[in-house]
Amino acid sequence: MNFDRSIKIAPSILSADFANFGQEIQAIETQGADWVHVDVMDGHFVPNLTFGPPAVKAFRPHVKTVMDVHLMISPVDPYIQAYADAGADVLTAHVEAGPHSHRTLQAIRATGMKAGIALNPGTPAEAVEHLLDLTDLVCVMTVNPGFGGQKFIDMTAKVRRLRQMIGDRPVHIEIDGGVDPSTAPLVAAAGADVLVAGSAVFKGGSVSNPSVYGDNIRAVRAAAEGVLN
Ligand SMILES: O=C(CO)[C@@H](O)[C@H](O)COP(=O)(O)O
Ligand SMILES: [Fe+2]
Repeated sequence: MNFDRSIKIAPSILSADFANFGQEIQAIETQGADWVHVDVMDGHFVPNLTFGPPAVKAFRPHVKTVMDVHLMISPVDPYIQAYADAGADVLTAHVEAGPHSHRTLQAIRATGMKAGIALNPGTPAEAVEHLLDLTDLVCVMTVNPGFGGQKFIDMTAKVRRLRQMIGDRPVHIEIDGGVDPSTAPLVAAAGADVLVAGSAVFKGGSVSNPSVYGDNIRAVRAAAEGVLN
């Protein structure tokens, strides 16, 4: 996985058909997804429950691009090796998930995975300033985590501030929550390069009508790229 600042669309399979993940992953990748975003929720850090390591391991052979695993769990450290063994490429923990994010990022990188740090809407950019040398990706939440299909919360100023702090480090800025063709230009212009989109990609499509996923992915990508030079 080489560093690349171009716009990448990462559909969240939280909005996929839960009875059919293999085909759903294949459909979004065939239709132009750059990464596949997997939302892990524990019913404790967030008020919802989704997947654990065995499910992530089952997704692995279907993902030909990048498996981007977003952990909305606390604690994180006891589970890092399990997600490495399950085949995650990028593992992102929340800075709010515990007092030792520095140690968590070191532990993620020690497994060979890329390390991400996520910030809730109420958390300032400065919370990750001293973690940037240990981080491959900063995930700016534009909804309060826990559910797909929520309304975008404007975090544009935070994204600009982070891009400034990151400087010339090879660190992605990912946006997660409420990304669609109307909100993607705001965050792309502010310096984000990975756009997670769940409902905006899956709406109206299915594995038997996958071209809708392609149309939806192209619409988000075109809107984001439209504001870059
Ligand atoms: O992490 C989360 C929610 O907690 C996200 O990844 C959502 O799954 C994105 O869904 P949409 O807001 O795009 O529908
Ligand atoms: Fe997510």
